[in-house]
Amino acid sequence: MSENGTFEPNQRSIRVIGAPTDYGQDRRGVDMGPSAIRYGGLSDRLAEAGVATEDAGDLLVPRAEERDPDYRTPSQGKARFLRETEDVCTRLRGEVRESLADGHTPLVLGGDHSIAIGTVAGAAADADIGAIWFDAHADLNTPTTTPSGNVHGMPLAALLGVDEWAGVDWANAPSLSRENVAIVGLRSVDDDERDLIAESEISAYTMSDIDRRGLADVVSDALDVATDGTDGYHVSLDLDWLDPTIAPGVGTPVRGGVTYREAHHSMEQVAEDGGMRSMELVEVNPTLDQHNETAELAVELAASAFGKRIL
Ligand SMILES: NC(=[NH2+])NCCC[C@H](N)C(=O)O
Ligand SMILES: [Mn+2]
Ligand SMILES: [Mn+2]
Repeated sequence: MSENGTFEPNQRSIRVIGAPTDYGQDRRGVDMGPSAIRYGGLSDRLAEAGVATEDAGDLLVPRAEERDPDYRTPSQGKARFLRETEDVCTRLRGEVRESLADGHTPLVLGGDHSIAIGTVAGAAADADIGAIWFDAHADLNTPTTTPSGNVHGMPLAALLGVDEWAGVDWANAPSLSRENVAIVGLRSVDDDERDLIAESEISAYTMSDIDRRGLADVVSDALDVATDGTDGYHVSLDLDWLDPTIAPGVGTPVRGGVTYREAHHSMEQVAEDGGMRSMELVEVNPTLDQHNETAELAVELAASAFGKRIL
């Protein structure tokens, strides 16, 4: 432990990859997430956590003005911008896979949550992984069940190969198996998602579970789920997991989220466990934020997940 309260350099080296998309939802500005997160002090905070970091820059993502807003992939239901999402996720999958092969821990900056399809497909390409999905939402819709047409409500279903997501090659579906997935912090669930959770082995921890048991206990269960028989796990951190009073800069805020300290403690549990193989920070929308506080919070939480400690 060094004098300023952080660990001595740990073994990890991180490769940051920006995925500046807004295809997966309907509020503009979330494509500025990677800039806001870097501007929020990412490299400094990770250095304080004692990890070596390199930044691979952002994937090239065409602007909304260059694309056809009415495009629908006919065979894939109501999902909007699926072709564009496939293009970004296919490239992201390659970047994440290569980072891991090079010995780095990928830290992907969104962008909306649809990019998780690419991140996890890459992380699962050469390993059996679990996933912990810190989110207010289940993200278990399909192009048929989606109430919004927004692909950011579908990535977990895509990765599990639910219904028409089965066999979708750019998701490498299934990249995850249901018994190794834990969703933590649920408080906004659509009817079909509820049915899927009820009939499957997905571990879903709601805010009510957290009220009753405490978040530390829930996260320790989630870690058991994600590590059971796997080579490690992916952490997908949707900033709408947090209460909107402390994370206002998100497109789909839901009241009643986790607190500042609860969130840090969860990330400290992840760091202590040591089995995280990849991480992503998604849904930060600086145009909806207050003085970049949501991006700064994302940065702080990443630092905790990578080993920053108070003492
Ligand atoms: N990653 C997110 N913020 N997802 C929100 C999804 C909201 C809703 N369940 C939908 O499918 O449209
Ligand atoms: Mn969400
Ligand atoms: Mn989400």
